[in-house]
Amino acid sequence: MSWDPINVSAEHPYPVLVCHGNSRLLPEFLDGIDKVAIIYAENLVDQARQVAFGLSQEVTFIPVPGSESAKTAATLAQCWEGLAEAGITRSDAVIGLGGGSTTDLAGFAAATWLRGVRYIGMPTSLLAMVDAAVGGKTGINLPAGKNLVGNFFEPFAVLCDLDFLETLPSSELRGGLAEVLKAGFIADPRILDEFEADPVEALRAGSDLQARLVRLAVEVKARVVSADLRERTSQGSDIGRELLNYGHTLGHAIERYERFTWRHGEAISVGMVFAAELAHRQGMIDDDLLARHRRVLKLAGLPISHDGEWAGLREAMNLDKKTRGANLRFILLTGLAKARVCVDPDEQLLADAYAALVD
Ligand SMILES: NC(=O)c1ccc[n+]([C@@H]2O[C@H](COP(=O)([O-])OP(=O)(O)OC[C@H]3O[C@@H](n4cnc5c(N)ncnc54)[C@H](O)[C@@H]3O)[C@@H](O)[C@H]2O)c1
Ligand SMILES: O=C(O)C(=O)C[C@@H](O)[C@H](O)[C@H](O)COP(=O)(O)O
Ligand SMILES: [Zn+2]
Repeated sequence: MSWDPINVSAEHPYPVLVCHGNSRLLPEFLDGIDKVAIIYAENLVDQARQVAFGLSQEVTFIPVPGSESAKTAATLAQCWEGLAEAGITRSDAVIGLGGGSTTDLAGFAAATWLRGVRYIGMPTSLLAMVDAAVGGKTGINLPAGKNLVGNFFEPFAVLCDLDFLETLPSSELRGGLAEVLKAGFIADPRILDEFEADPVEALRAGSDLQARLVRLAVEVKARVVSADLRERTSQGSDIGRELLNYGHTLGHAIERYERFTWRHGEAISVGMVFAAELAHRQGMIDDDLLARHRRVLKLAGLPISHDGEWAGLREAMNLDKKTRGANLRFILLTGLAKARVCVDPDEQLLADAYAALVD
């Protein structure tokens, strides 16, 4: 296990620490800070107390619902009220402690409070460690769609304490694996090889293999966002941060279609199979890579099919953030760890690719 930080070198460079027990290092990132507000998932009260223990600063706890339902304007307003009551000023800090829903919300609260105060991400789910808490995308949902309101706001530091994963339910761990495996398909095939070699060990909390996969996935995310923090519009195979959106065009539409009752990772799993179908049908990837998507995601216990009303899903995709005007954009593979942007694919191709997902 390595204590070496993974550095994100975007506008304001910051370290991401990935190892067991690093939440104990929190005081090092609070030098010169007077007060701390911990916005935490309400089911993680023990973890919030543990994090606050030993801090020399005055601490205010702000509990929020511990799931996707927290990513609303109403909960964001409650966070602002909490920060006001605590008297958080520009010499203070906000900590986001929880899964990706909590870190997305807490990061946005920190970004908008006084136009931005120091923010430290303390992800507790696999998904938040490998993806949500790294890279500075923050935000909330609207009934109209996922993450429609938000901004890019870089944390001061991210502490991925692998000890937190010990209490994470296995269903949530599987959701996080979807983003880990995404990193394997788009950038680092070692992730897929090592996962396939021992999926049981990869799912076992505390295993060395799990720690290694987290590290490899964070390295992918850090590399991509360091090169393109603000998600420029990619062209062809010249791809920036949009690469990380692999599987998300349909994935986000499924989340909205299912009224946010599906885990993010589950929806992205289906979205990646859809993207692989789209690529395969255009001759961009071979049979093996298409089959590998289904095999690997199934091994992780993730869904690979969806049976919805196509017109509704198609409509939901229009509000994807990659859309430009009426042009839908998909990140598609042209091989393992090779991708390009596909703009406005044929409508029949889209419908056929979706039909291939129905069991
Ligand atoms: N900002 C980004 O770049 C980015 C990237 C990927 C995903 N996301 C967002 O992340 C969210 C999904 O995150 P998630 O999968 O972590 O779900 P989540 O935050 O909804 O958490 C799922 C459940 O696990 C619980 N939990 C978290 N850590 C735990 C622990 N250590 N022990 C016990 N329970 C724990 C949570 O309280 C919650 O009940 C989505 O909203 C997605 O859009 C954002
Ligand atoms: O960090 C990114 O960029 C990503 O696209 C990572 C995704 O896994 C993540 O779900 C992100 O929140 C999606 O961003 P959005 O801009 O499509 O809402
Ligand atoms: Zn995602």
